[in-house]
Amino acid sequence: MKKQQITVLGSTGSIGTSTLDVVARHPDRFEVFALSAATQVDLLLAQCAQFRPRFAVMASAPHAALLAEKLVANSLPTQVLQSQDALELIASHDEVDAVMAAIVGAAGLAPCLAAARAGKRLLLANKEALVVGGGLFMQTVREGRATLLPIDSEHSAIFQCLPEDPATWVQRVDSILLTASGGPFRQRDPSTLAEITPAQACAHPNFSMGRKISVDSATMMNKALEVIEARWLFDLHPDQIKVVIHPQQIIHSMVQFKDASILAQLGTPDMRVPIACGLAWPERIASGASKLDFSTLSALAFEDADAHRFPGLHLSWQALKAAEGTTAVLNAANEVAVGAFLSGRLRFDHIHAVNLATLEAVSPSKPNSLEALLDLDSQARNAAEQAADRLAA
Ligand SMILES: NC(=O)C1=CN([C@@H]2O[C@H](COP(=O)(O)OP(=O)(O)OC[C@H]3O[C@@H](n4cnc5c(N)ncnc54)[C@H](OP(=O)(O)O)[C@@H]3O)[C@@H](O)[C@H]2O)C=CC1
Ligand SMILES: CC(=O)[C@@H](O)[C@H](O)COP(=O)(O)O
Ligand SMILES: [Mn+2]
Repeated sequence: MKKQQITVLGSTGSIGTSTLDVVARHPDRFEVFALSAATQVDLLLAQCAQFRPRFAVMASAPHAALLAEKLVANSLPTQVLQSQDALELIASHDEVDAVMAAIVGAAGLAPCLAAARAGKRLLLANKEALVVGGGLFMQTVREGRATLLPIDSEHSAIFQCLPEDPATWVQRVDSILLTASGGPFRQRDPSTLAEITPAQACAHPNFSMGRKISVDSATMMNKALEVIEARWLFDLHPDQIKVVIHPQQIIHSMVQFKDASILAQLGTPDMRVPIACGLAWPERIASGASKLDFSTLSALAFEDADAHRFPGLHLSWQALKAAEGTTAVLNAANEVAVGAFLSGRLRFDHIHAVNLATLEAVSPSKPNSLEALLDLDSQARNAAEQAADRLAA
């Protein structure tokens, strides 16, 4: 069997390291072609020593210079590249078969589009890219004849439950149910949300993830982004997408069919499962995750999301029904607000206020290119920074 050449964008993050864990279990199937990171030079160096990629990309020149120096000192042959073009190069290189898109935020959009244009197997964890790019992203996948496979656990679950032929979805599928943990504050008194610290917000009940997605889970903006992600991945009307809180995260999501039958995908909460599924699809390979033990499993619970506690969740449906580009504005606002909260500049309960103020301040005008989307993203970031400054004052 020819080994698959893999590029991992964001290899030093939570998804990146889990991906390399799965890859390392299958040296007969996968080889690492390129890795990328932003700040963690020593971790990327260790990954280069273990996986011997041809290229390593760093997001900034000083980090790239430091990595290059350390690679030479360790007699490692990996070539260091730096620049936005470099990410696009390793995502679209002729020798690459599959690209794991695990950069956090809108920064991952351009390399995703490059991989899609080049017809790669695109393993999408970077949900913000789809929230920002929506229609353009899916059009590029179609035109590039790329294979887009969801890595986000809920979307991987939906993908596994749907009939294989997308042409039959319209006749068969009624709706999808995205499950949500409810995050660390599902039962916290809403009047105390102003006091929450970054460490408390990042303490997700079931998954160890990057800080940005952890805060999104705590506000349920993660689920809002996932509603938008599902709309594009599965070509659904926003009203066909429902959210149900399921604190144990054993059921990763469900598809409701026209006859009222429901298919669900279950498993222990471990991202190596959807990652292994995407890497090998349609085959199945060992992921390293533990199996579910039904003899020790406690009850599975379900509840509705409280709109007072989680006011951001409903912005997803509103943004999807508003002018094209509104989801890009929402994403940019949320990235700025979460960054401001994590740096101690903004209160937790003001994240939603920044998102609302930005949606009011910025009216998108049908962005239909990467440049137009990045321009809109930058306008929205400016408006969000101003809103955060006003609230912080
Ligand atoms: N973690 C999870 O379980 C899940 C994550 N996802 C999604 O996957 C994506 C990654 O999440 P996660 O792994 O948790 O995030 P992390 O913060 O753990 O990792 C992010 C990665 O992206 C790199 N990075 C950060 N900013 C930039 C930038 N501006 N340019 C280039 N590279 C950058 C980081 O580099 P460095 O560390 O070197 O600074 C790191 O390698 C997100 O979109 C998230 O929503 C989806 C489902 C589950
Ligand atoms: C693992 C994964 O896919 C994350 O998106 C995680 O599911 C977060 O879950 P909640 O946002 O429901 O807390
Ligand atoms: Mn998810």
